[in-house]
Amino acid sequence: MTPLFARVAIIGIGLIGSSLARAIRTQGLAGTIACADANPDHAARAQALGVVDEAHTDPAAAARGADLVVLCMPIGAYAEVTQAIAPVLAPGAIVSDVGSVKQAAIAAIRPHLPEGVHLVPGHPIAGTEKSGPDAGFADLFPGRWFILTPLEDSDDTATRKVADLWRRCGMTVERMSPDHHDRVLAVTSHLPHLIAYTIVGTATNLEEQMRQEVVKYSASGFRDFTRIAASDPTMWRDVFLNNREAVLDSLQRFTEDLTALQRAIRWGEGDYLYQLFERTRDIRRGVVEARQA
Ligand SMILES: NC(=O)C1=CN([C@@H]2O[C@H](COP(=O)(O)OP(=O)(O)OC[C@H]3O[C@@H](n4cnc5c(N)ncnc54)[C@H](O)[C@@H]3O)[C@@H](O)[C@H]2O)C=CC1
Ligand SMILES: O=C(O)C(=O)Cc1ccc(O)cc1
Repeated sequence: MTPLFARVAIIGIGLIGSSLARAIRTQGLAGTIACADANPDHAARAQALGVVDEAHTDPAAAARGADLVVLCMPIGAYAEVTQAIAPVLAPGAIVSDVGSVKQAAIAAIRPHLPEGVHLVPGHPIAGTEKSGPDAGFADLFPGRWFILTPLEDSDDTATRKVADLWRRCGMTVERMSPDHHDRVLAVTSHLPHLIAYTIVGTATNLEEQMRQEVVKYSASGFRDFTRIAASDPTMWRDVFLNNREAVLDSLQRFTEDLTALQRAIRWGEGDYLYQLFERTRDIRRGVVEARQA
């Protein structure tokens, strides 16, 4: 099959960037795969692993001559990187991204793009708590959702090509408005990460203060939270700072529900607890069935 793109530039060759590079290579989707990473060790490692044809520390060196540039860094670096690559982007080139927040991503990229360069933002709903080029793998994407959040004036052909890329990486592509994306992901991804960061912090503080062996004897519930709470601090700092309104809104609702639970425990309202837990168990069954379908 002919490659979809002549030259793809991946900026940020960590977990998602290197997984994308591997999938593009495995599926033969690009003539050349170039990457750039601000961390010279990551750029060198990507080259040594053979997941890219070229590795640079200067994003403009990777983006020069690319027909697709995919930003795969933490969102806080988007504006600076877009400014750096703007002078080398040719008319007709596509700039896309994989960021976990869409409205702020668009606001950081769009003002710096030259006329004639197409912006097609997106988000693969697939990942792990690990980071860096060694953590990536081509099989991260098959069977998972990819959310495309094209702008009202996004070019149709460019949007179709980005959708095709992710489909050929094995993902199911859905479209959403950036605003809707950010509200949905605040509840399904950002709030759970916030809760995990909190609970692991609370438990370890308790351990220090009360000399209890919380971590040593942790049951599986706590262990599951520690996996999520091991997620990359820079990436998640940027997610919370860039999806502030939606995260604060879902956090407000969560706090209200937690207060209701607190009251039910205090007043011995077993029926309330039972009914809630029964409902959430059904939700879990639905989630597992949806993944297996
Ligand atoms: N981790 C996950 O499970 C998922 C992450 N995402 C999104 O993907 C993006 C990347 O996340 P990961 O791959 O997990 O992180 P990562 O930490 O594994 O990789 C990020 C890479 O970007 C590089 N980088 C940082 N600043 C840079 C700059 N100014 N210029 C060039 N390179 C720079 C880092 O050195 C690192 O190699 C984030 O925007 C995140 O929101 C999306 C879906 C899932
Ligand atoms: O590791 C996990 O459980 C995740 O939730 C991975 C993940 C993290 C961030 C995203 O934007 C999408 C997926």
